[in-house]
Amino acid sequence: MAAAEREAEAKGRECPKEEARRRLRELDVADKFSRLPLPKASVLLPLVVRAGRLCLLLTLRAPQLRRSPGEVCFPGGKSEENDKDEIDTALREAKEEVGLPPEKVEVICRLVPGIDKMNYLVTPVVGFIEDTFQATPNPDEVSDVFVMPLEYFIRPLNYMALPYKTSSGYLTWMHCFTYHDHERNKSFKIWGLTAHFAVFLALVVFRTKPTFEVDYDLDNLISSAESKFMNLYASVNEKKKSNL
Ligand SMILES: CCCC(=O)SCCNC(=O)CCNC(=O)[C@H](O)C(C)(C)COP(=O)(O)OP(=O)(O)OC[C@H]1O[C@@H](n2cnc3c(N)ncnc32)[C@H](O)[C@@H]1OP(=O)(O)O
Ligand SMILES: [Mg+2]
Repeated sequence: MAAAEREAEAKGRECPKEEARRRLRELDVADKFSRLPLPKASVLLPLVVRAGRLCLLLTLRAPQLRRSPGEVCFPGGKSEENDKDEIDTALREAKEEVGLPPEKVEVICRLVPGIDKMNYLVTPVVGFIEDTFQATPNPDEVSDVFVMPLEYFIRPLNYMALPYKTSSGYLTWMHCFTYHDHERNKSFKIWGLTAHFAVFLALVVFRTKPTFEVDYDLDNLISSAESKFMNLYASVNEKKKSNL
């Protein structure tokens, strides 16, 4: 048992990992959106406890990739024929991209999906990984791997909201965070779909109002996230119909 867990237990309260696990399971959407007729992708949101704090592992995409080169994203990718479900896709991709063995991931839940700029239905799968995990980035797809506190996605030091029009013409705001990793003296820009998933995860885990505006009802997180997603999905379908 880690020091933070022992301390929490001694004080008779839940440790951060246990509390996060419980809150995340309450918002598991399981396969609720799996049958929507869109091409599929999954990402793994890998949570790790470092010095008693919940942190997220993220990747920097290789510069030669056709899609989103040089952008920060979670390990993940498109669904393949042999993948059983979204969890399988996320675990297979995480193994291929950062060398994370699937058996070293404690999968907790699937959260409300998003839709990317190519109209893929992207499912975030949340899992705990061990602090001892050493990433081995696959240079064909990943140029860097970094870990940052999950709390940054509700209390950032450097944040901007950018207006954004989706490919289906749906108007929204996009979160944009700049995180400086002092140990490595490197800065990372986390925005778009990746930031959207990270913010939602932080809201679920901390149940705290962020220092910036979000368009969720924090007292009804799941229903507001689902209706936001269904509006986006409807706009994608409208656009498809108008293109026929
Ligand atoms: C609606 C808002 C839009 C935005 O948010 S843009 C702003 C910020 N960016 C983001 O948030 C990133 C969001 N995107 C993503 O997370 C991912 O693109 C998404 C949707 C999960 C899809 O995953 P990908 O990583 O693009 O897909 P993937 O992993 O299956 O494949 C990536 C490309 O790599 C290629 N690949 C796979 N294995 C390889 C290998 N062994 N050697 C060489 N190349 C390889 C694979 O063919 C693919 O290339 P391509 O994209 O098909 O050209
Ligand atoms: Mg990928």
